[in-house]
Amino acid sequence: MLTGARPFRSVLYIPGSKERALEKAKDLPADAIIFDLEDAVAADEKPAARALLAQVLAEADYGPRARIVRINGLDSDWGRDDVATFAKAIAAGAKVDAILIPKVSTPADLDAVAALIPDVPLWAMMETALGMLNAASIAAHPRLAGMVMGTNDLAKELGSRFRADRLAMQAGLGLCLLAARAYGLTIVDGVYNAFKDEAGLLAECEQGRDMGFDGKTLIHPAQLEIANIAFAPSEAEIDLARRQIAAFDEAEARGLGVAVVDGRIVENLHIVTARQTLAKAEAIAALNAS
Ligand SMILES: CC(C)(COP(=O)(O)OP(=O)(O)OC[C@H]1O[C@@H](n2cnc3c(N)ncnc32)[C@H](O)[C@@H]1OP(=O)(O)O)[C@@H](O)C(=O)NCCC(=O)NCCSC(=O)C[C@H](O)C(=O)O
Ligand SMILES: [Mg+2]
Repeated sequence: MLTGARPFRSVLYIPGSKERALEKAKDLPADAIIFDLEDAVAADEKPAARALLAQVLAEADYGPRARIVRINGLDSDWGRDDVATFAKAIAAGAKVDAILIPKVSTPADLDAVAALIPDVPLWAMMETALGMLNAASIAAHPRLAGMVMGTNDLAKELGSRFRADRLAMQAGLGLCLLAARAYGLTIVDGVYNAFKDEAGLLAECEQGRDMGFDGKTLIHPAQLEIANIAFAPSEAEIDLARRQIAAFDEAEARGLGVAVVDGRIVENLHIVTARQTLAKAEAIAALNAS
């Protein structure tokens, strides 16, 4: 099961057809892996990739990394076989933490997969214009545990152009983030396509972190470290959280409801955030130690 405390700073896509990359990922510092059967796999390779992935997830040890399988849509030639294969594999003991459904536009898209594959949490690719408009009702689905932004498909639907500030993406990113937070879901930002551009990736990670995303989806191992750092609490944030908690405890002991730290007020609600920061730092430390 995927729990709320689990870090999702770095979520690496691996094409289900690439045996070498599937092997390499066992040692990569990714918080989660999306084993992809959809857009990263060519049509004529899909049946072989599905069989390979089912076998790999039945046998391989990916340690603490969350294992998420992205299936093809049920409206494609491959989606139903993907679902049937993984329903069987999971029942037989394959370790799959979630099934990721592409191009979710309505809650009915989730119902259709939920009816075919019991027990495993579902995640939704949020990447259609209709999906953005229905984000709240999608997030409310009882089987949904996470959302992944599909900014490439969204840009395609919108007809928008890439800009470093992601102006065209802001409405969709914001709607999905609101929906995910309203229903207590994990939500991970979209990919940065220029995988050799470290400065561009860092800027996009920081924007996503500032907005409130839990992490970023990635396409290449070289992107992992940047996302892991950007989405982890910094030393300064951890230090501030500790000082806020200490100052507020002291204020409360004196019968006050407000403390001041670094010239800013600290109230009960800031302590909730401070405790979340420390909990996230501890979860990351535990992950690194495992
Ligand atoms: C982008 C790539 C095609 C680049 O591949 P390549 O040229 O082979 O890279 P390198 O030679 O630099 O690779 C170095 C080593 O790293 C391994 N590798 C590469 N990529 C991965 C990976 N994703 N996971 C694990 N390991 C990886 C190589 O095997 C090399 O290993 P070694 O032999 O030991 O040196 C390629 O990175 C790639 O295919 N990336 C994934 C692309 C993908 O998954 N795309 C689909 C998801 S994005 C999407 O669909 C988003 C969404 O839906 C939307 O709409 O936005
Ligand atoms: Mg997509």
